[in-house]
Amino acid sequence: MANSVSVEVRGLRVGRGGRELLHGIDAGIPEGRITGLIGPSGSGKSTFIRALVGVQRISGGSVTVLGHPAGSPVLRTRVGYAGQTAAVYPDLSVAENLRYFAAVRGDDPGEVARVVSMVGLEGYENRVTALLSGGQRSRVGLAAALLGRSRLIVLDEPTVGLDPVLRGELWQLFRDLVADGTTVLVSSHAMDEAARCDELMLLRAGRLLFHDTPAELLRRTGEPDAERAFVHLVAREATPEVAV
Ligand SMILES: Nc1ncnc2c1ncn2[C@@H]1O[C@H](COP(=O)(O)OP(=O)(O)OP(=O)(O)O)[C@@H](O)[C@H]1O
Repeated sequence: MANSVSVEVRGLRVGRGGRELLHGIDAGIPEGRITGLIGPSGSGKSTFIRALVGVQRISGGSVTVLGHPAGSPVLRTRVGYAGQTAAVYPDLSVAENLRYFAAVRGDDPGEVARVVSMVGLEGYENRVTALLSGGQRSRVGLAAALLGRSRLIVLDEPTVGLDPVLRGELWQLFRDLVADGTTVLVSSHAMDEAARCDELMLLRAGRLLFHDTPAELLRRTGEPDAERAFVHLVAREATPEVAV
């Protein structure tokens, strides 16, 4: 198991629209593992991820990714990112989209077939993206993030809108990536996905409530599942004198 840190976050603060959304987050995301960024809607997951991939202006602290400041040009081919809304061209086919992104990144065109197969979109290569279902479209965005075998893959709510079979296949894909040494950071508001992660970062109202393994979360709270453990931590936060 790797011990190195892939992403180092120190005192991260982000303000948007006159409000502070992240209130000073410290975290080290370990290399070669699946880290789940889990929290309710509006807790700041997307804001955190945007800061990590360098598309969010930060108001304090630092984010270092693979040894470089977040957003450094050198990271473009080392970090794969899929946001909540698939950033793909609706009027292009699946293959055209992916060939375009591969060309921009300087990847081998053979990459397209590889990533199409990884996300289970074989047979849809020539389908215009606008005519795909929402879940299929988001898998095109995921495929784009997998181009070029990035060392770090960052995915914002990739399993939303997927049926349980596809969801299971996606988590298997994350496992395969990690087995190859890739680091995966995946956000979700579904607490039942927590158990599938190697490490959990529980975010609430712009603060990190917990960062450790799923087993440690249950041990520390004495709860049987992540959902109850999360509620437990929120209640404890409200009454900080109660130790767990
Ligand atoms: N452009 C913006 N300007 C001001 N506030 C924003 C902006 N975008 C998001 N917010 C606010 O920032 C907070 C965090 O939003 P964020 O999208 O990071 O949460 P999230 O945990 O990813 O939520 P979800 O699971 O619903 O996507 C929310 O209160 C949201 O209303």
